[in-house]
Amino acid sequence: MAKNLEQLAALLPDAVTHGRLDREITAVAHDSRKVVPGTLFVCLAGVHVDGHDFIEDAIKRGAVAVLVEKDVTTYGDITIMKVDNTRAAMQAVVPYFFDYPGYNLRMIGVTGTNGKTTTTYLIRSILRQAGYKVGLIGTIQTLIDDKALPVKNTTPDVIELQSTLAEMVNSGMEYVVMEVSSHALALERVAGCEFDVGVFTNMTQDHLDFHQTFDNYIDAKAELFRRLSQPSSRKSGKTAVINFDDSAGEIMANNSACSVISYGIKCSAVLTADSIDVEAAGSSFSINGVFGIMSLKLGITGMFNVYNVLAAVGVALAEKVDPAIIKQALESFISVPGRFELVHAGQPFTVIVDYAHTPDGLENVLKTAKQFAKGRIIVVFGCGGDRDRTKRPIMGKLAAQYGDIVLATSDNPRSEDPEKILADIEVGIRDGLSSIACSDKSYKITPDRRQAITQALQLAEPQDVILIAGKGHETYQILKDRTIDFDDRQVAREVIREMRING
Ligand SMILES: CC(=O)N[C@H]1[C@@H](OP(=O)(O)OP(=O)(O)OC[C@H]2O[C@@H](n3ccc(=O)[nH]c3=O)[C@H](O)[C@@H]2O)O[C@H](CO)[C@@H](O)[C@@H]1O[C@H](C)C(=O)N[C@@H](C)C(=O)N[C@H](CCC(=O)O)C(=O)O
Ligand SMILES: Nc1ncnc2c1ncn2[C@@H]1O[C@H](COP(=O)(O)OP(=O)(O)OP(=O)(O)O)[C@@H](O)[C@H]1O
Ligand SMILES: N[C@H](CCC[C@H](N)C(=O)O)C(=O)O
Ligand SMILES: [Mg+2]
Repeated sequence: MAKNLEQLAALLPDAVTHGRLDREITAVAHDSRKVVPGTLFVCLAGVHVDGHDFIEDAIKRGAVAVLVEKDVTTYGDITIMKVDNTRAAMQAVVPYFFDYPGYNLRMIGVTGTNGKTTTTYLIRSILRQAGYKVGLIGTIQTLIDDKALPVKNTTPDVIELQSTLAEMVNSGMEYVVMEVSSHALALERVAGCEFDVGVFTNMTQDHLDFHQTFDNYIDAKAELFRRLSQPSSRKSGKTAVINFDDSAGEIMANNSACSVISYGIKCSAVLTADSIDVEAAGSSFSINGVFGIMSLKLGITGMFNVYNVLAAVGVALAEKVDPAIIKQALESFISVPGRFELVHAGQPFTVIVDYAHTPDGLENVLKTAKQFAKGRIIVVFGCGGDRDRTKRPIMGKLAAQYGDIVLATSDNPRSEDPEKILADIEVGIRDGLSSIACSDKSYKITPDRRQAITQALQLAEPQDVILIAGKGHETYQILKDRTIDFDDRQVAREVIREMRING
């Protein structure tokens, strides 16, 4: 991949250039640590540091041109291009640099507070069953066919996203199914992408630290549907697949100037589900649609997964996949790592590891556990540091309302003091307990997550259900000064094993 700097400059009419434009650019980077010889280095003013402070570092590593929005000194032969807004400039330049790979793929974008990862995995499995070559981008990993690549964000920044899409095109992918986070929409990480299908799962509280208000958060998600309707569209046949049981569904539909496939359980919609039976190890239900009735017996469970399946079926119908293939794919779908994942280590009680890290996610998963639990519910959970603080007491209250024993612990405290996060959660737990008369429920605050999981396992009796929520597939714990290995599933297995050895 290479472009002449002159070609890139032509995309930036406001650029004031100092130095040569007749030079070859072989890479674009906004992180000096990723600069290789021939790079155009883009300086972004970040939340923590300012990219303009890394120009020398970038030049040492081989940058030949620098895009800035502040006045900087000159550096020998290096070309300096000054624009009003480097982030906007990067969004114009990068998709062009990679030859707009999104135009050569069918792009499915999934947005919503919860269910994005699960829904993308379901869609991927249906499209693969239909014989397509499919890439996936999201919270857990990037997949190019079966090749897995690590990720930092749910939706990568514009450089990583465009280069990944280019790799997908080069590897023969026909589809990309990707999670589109509200951060990505607000920060334009998806610049240069043209989605064929947009999916809205749901809208509940999260990320208020970033968006400030719920209305801003809704509006960020609505951007995916506005993008589907852009007049400059190079693709045709766009579809919005929208959960109409969610009150924000209407807003998404109003922003979609394309065909809409609605879905829901309570509302009247194009796709609905009934005869729902939810068990620990799976679920069964029927979907009603233009094809008639599709009866399903699935290995995934919970009412929330009925919604995720409806969303995936909506996408498959938009993409004209045969209903028989949809059914086959769904019935052979095993699970998504860390989503309602059962830990089997020979114990006489149920252990579930789940990624619920929002009030709605936690409530849904607790409701599901309660639906089939024959014993008590023991819930181990925490809330992330440097994230929406207002969700902490709400999650504490929900844990106390649905759980019999609540063990509050740490979940990626990041730069925050774990005890302070737990104090915010405890306010909600107390509130929840005081609203229940004659409660024999109890709670404990244990900052060390391994210790909290151990306590839960030691307290468990046959028939109880332990829910370890918040980290799901994560294999680490982010502390103030370091990141340590930590996997809820592995810790639970290890502790159960130790308990059996020690009698
Ligand atoms: C708030 C936010 O989105 N922050 C993103 C932002 O970081 P930042 O503004 O803090 O960047 P910074 O560290 O201050 O650095 C500023 C600039 O200096 C550069 N730099 C920095 C150091 C250096 O040595 N050299 C150098 O050039 C950086 O590359 C950057 O260009 O730019 C980074 C690079 O693109 C992102 O990785 C980072 O996401 C962080 C990791 C993050 O946690 N984001 C979360 C909140 C997020 O985006 N979450 C969503 C939603 C999750 C979900 O609900 O599913 C997601 O899509 O992941
Ligand atoms: N449709 C849904 N509605 C509500 N809760 C859900 C739904 N699907 C999954 N959940 C719950 O939310 C958790 C996260 O699910 P998933 O990873 O699919 O969501 P996500 O939107 O990708 O999350 P993230 O924003 O962190 O990427 C699950 O572990 C489950 O507890
Ligand atoms: N995508 C979410 C994931 C949260 C997962 C939880 N384990 C945490 O660290 O808060 C976020 O970055 O807010
Ligand atoms: Mg996700």
